[in-house]
Amino acid sequence: MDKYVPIRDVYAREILDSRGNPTIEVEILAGEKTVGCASVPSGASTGKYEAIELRDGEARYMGKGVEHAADHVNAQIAPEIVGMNVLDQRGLDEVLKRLDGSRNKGKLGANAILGVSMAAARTAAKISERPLYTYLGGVQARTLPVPMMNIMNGGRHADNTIDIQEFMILPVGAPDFREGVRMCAEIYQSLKALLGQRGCNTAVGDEGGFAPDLPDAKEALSMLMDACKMAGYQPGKDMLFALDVAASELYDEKLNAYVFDGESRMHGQKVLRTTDQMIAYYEELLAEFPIYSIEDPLDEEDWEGWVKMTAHLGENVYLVGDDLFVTNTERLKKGIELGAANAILVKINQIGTLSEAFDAVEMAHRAGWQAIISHRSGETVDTMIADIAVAFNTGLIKSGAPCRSERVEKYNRLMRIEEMLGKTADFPCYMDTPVLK
Ligand SMILES: C=C(OP(=O)(O)O)C(=O)O
Ligand SMILES: [Mg+2]
Repeated sequence: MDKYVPIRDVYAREILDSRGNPTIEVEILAGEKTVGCASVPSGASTGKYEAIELRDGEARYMGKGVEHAADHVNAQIAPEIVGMNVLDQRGLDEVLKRLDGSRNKGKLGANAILGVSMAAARTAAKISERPLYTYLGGVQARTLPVPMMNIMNGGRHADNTIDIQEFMILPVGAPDFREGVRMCAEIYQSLKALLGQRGCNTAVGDEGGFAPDLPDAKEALSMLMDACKMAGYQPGKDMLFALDVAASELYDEKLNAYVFDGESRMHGQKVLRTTDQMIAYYEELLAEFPIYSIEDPLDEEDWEGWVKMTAHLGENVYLVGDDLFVTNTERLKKGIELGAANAILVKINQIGTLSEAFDAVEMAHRAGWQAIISHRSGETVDTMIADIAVAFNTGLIKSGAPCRSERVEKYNRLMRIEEMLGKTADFPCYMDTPVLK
């Protein structure tokens, strides 16, 4: 470390997230007068093994837990880190972990800890007079991610009949990020027109995707195919699809099966699928639609099912562990050893510090896996995940639909980064992806 710039003040306050729930924002003053500010997102379909944010359960009403998180920053974290070098991100993150001392960061709160970790990075980047993505990633930070835009919402993110949580589009045929965003936005508008023509609701879910009452996932995917074509793009060539099933939300332990409530309502009979039936169902979907990845296809406890599914389908599709791995390198290591997936979703608030999230990306890349940087369904306008995706060359980002400012801000930030990088910017080509073969 070439420079020592002491942290002089740390302050957290309560603000609102995109669902109207309280969250926290942290400001850090370092050196003479440099202030960095960051805010923390929050999930709805949270994994059982995520780091604990202080607003879960009873603490969720009226920000009670969030006030505690802010108090923890102001009363317990601030005195310990004032005087530390803001340019030593890893050292700071280590101290934050030690101060909490619990396995799941439930003592001080993962939201309190992450807010400080993020704000420190932002202050440090300003002091270094470098954009955040270069401060975090160095000179090799130059890959823009392919956006995985979630344009149809279901599950816990909407009140409609679609049981699968997310239907995403990936502009793999785009020459650069900006063009990719344009293609996705056009398809989003086409989908809206199509839904209108077919008499479906065009209200949106938490992540800005449309939330119509459709009979099942096949119907939703057919709609995406039609919307692509209507916008002038060829599914399977210009565009690929991705699903986030968020299957832990569907799994019923007593029945040892996945319950598709929406599909049951639409078809007038109870639709249940066992693990084997789920795998067979995905195989059918893969045969019919150009699907690049399936996130959380099975329950977060079903390691055996994941191993079976990866052995069976892992050559043809990325199987992404979100609730399964919760950005935790211990769980990821187990998954890599077992062969229980071939990609990880990385959400910084699932683990609580930037350093630990970076470790998860690195571990995945070393195993030859994909890592996808992701927002949460409850977001703020903070754009740090855009810089993180570039810093770690993940080549993929999930940030919702091209509508709702808290989602769009991340895409807009990436367009600005692409401009800053100029000719050195790289945009991955996934045309050789297994589903296209
Ligand atoms: C973004 C997601 O939703 P949430 O933030 O509700 O976990 C997800 O499950 O990938
Ligand atoms: Mg998910």
